[in-house]
Amino acid sequence: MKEQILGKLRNKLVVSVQPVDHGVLDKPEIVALLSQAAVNGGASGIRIEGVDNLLASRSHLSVPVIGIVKYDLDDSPVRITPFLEDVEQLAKAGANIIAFDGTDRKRPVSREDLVKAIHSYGCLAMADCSSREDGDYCAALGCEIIGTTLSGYTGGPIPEFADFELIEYFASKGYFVMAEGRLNTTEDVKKAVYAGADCVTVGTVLTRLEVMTEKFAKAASVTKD
Ligand SMILES: CC(=O)N[C@H](C=O)[C@@H](O)[C@H](O)[C@H](O)COP(=O)(O)O
Repeated sequence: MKEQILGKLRNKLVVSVQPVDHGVLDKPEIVALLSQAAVNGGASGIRIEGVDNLLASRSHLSVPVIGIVKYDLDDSPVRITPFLEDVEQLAKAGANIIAFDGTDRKRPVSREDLVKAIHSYGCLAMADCSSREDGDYCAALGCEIIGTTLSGYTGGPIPEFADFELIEYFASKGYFVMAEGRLNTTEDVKKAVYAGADCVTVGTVLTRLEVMTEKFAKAASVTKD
């Protein structure tokens, strides 16, 4: 099962379908349609946030689905799948892979317990990492996928470019590497693959229409002199 799912993702694209929070596209039926459109365009996997979004989408998708649930907690900076209840609900809603925050930060549930729970439902565990240490730790816990998702998002200004060095490092360790985060062009995607990524996830440029439109709108209103 594990090899079958990883095989479907190897050298392929995952599209993260996470519309802007509370935007007009932030609705389960829209997430389902965007996910199908992404698959029709060649996505080999879909990353979906939220159990309702996953429930609305799953039956329309024949590709592996990565499920997450995001929170803004008062007492922890961890946002991605911090709780065991969500692991259960994501698994029951049909996620093949469950991603969680793999960083070493104050958190309600340990990384060990999350990985155990994910595996107990027969799902693959993907660790969204910010550093080499996160990846090494989560790989040792048995996570099947090590992602660069949180590099640049644990403090300080968000870098302009993706963390290709972290992709290279994870690849050098033999992990199944998901390159994710700030891969905004087809050239970025190729660079990630050349750096050793086994699979690449692209989100914002494909599925956050407001964010991308704002950039183009700004470009259009540039002054000519
Ligand atoms: C840091 C964080 O919370 N990342 C999230 C993880 O689910 C999403 O907001 C990103 O859109 C996703 O990782 C894809 O990345 P990008 O949108 O840059 O292609």
